[in-house]
Amino acid sequence: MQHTFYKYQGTGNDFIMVDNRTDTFSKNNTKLIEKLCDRKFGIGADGLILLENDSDTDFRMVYFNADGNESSMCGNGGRCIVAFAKKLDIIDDDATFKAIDGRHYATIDENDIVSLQMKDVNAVAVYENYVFLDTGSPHHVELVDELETFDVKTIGAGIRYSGLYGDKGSNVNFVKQGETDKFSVRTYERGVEDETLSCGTGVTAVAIAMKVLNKTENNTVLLNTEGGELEVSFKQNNKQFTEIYLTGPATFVFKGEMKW
Ligand SMILES: N[C@@H](CCC[C@H](N)C(=O)O)C(=O)O
Repeated sequence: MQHTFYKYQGTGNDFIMVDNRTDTFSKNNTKLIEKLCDRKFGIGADGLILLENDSDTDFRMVYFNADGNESSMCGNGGRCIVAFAKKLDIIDDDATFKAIDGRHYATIDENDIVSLQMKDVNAVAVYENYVFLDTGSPHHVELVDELETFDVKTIGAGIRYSGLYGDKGSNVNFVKQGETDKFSVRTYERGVEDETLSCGTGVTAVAIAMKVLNKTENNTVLLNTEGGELEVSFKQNNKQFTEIYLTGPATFVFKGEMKW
């Protein structure tokens, strides 16, 4: 079998994108997807995303983590699939699409800056040392003092597998405040089982958590990741967050043919 693929990255969170409107990609083949995402034996990526037909939106997004398993929402992947849909001439400067967590709306400008509406957040659990919330994917958020030298992989894996989050696990974000409305974030991603350069649902969770913790008064927050800067804006009514937008660049890297 053979299929064309496109490689995209959103602030360093990288994805193999496949136009599967023909329904010809072997999406139940976990081993194949894991191998395609492998950085030594495959193309290399944090995840693989299928663009499929949908009856009442522009397209459907199906997201797989680098371990080959279908997972919950990917914010950076959601931004990249909008740029991909534009490249394929499916959309012009805005889109509606379905993902595993529901319907999304997005806009894209002439510089491929994508603003993606994320699902509403109605529950934020605040504990003594951390916050937990679901922004389409589950996220543990913890403030740390020394973010630059922090062992994200070891400590992130420890929290992910600690039993706090059961078999499902969680993504784990470590945060340090810079200026008032600016935070640096490093994320351990479930399903990649490593630190990634950026996580879209992760920075969305961090922005909301920092607002709930009164670390910022603003409803627009800048998030500095290892792979670049993202912006998150929202409307707030106590612990209810609506009109949440994740904004940043989505970049085409290369195109190729895969065979299996
Ligand atoms: N990189 C993503 C998050 C992808 C899903 C996550 N690994 C999970 O399984 O929960 C993002 O940009 O949001």
